[in-house]
Amino acid sequence: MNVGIIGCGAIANIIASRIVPEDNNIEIKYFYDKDVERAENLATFAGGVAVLDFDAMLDDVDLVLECASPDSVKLLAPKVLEKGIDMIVMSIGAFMDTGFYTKVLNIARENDAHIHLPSGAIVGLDGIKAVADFGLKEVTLVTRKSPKSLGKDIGTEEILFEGKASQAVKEFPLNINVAATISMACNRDIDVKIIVDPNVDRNVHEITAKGDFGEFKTITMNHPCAANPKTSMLAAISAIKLLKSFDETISVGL
Ligand SMILES: NC(=O)C1=CN([C@@H]2O[C@H](COP(=O)(O)OP(=O)(O)OC[C@H]3O[C@@H](n4cnc5c(N)ncnc54)[C@H](OP(=O)(O)O)[C@@H]3O)[C@@H](O)[C@H]2O)C=CC1
Ligand SMILES: O=C([O-])CC(=O)C(=O)O
Repeated sequence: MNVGIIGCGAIANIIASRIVPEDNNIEIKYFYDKDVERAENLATFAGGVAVLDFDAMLDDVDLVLECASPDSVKLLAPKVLEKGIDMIVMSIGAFMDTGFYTKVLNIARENDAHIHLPSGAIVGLDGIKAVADFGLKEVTLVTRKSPKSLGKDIGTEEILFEGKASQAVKEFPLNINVAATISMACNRDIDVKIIVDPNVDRNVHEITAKGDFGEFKTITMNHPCAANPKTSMLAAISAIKLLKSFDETISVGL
């Protein structure tokens, strides 16, 4: 499977350094970034090709892995899907724009392409998906990150945002894609709180779900990526596992 990557930052670097083509059928061959030097550096490291012409890359890939930004999804996903090429998308917040969501869904259906959304920096999506249509009454996400991760210069704990996921991804497009992932898993605009906390050095995501099934709570206390403290290691790792899972004969979990 030939893979092209959009965005050559923290997630792409982890993925490119952990996917060994000899171990599986995945070859991460193409590297695209609006910063060409970043693409060239990662391509050189990974023994791949830095992409100058995005459209030309699409003639030689089986899958495109986006790890750049919600804007890149809006700009480039339609081009990829129109060619019938599958995608893995990390910047899931892009799909909270309902007009864009409907547009890409139609393009993907018309061209027999598939969009895979990794669980990313959170745990518990399996449960949320399972109960989504079975009396799920309430889902909330409380995200707590350090001032460094949220790009704030604050000495005391402060609530930065309280509201719906659709608004959270507009105000924090590079920090709260997980809210979109949860919303998509249960087909509702979930309630989100974002807290900047100088006493944490992890990216913490606490999900609570209540309904006819009972109740569950998951807390993920992520190590941030060294290259980008907004982003958790687990996000990159989940994409690696998703890529490798395409080969599995027996799949575990949802
Ligand atoms: N689903 C999830 O659970 C998670 C999702 N994410 C999301 O994944 C994405 C990647 O994260 P991460 O690797 O940490 O980000 P980085 O900022 O480390 O790297 C992203 C790279 O993509 C580039 N880029 C941005 N927009 C475009 C574009 N339109 N075309 C080409 N290149 C572009 C950036 O350039 P420049 O720096 O110049 O903008 C940068 O070089 C982000 O959107 C992030 O919010 C992150 C963590 C968890
Ligand atoms: O990596 C994380 O902890 C979450 C994140 O940045 C996002 O969802 O965009």
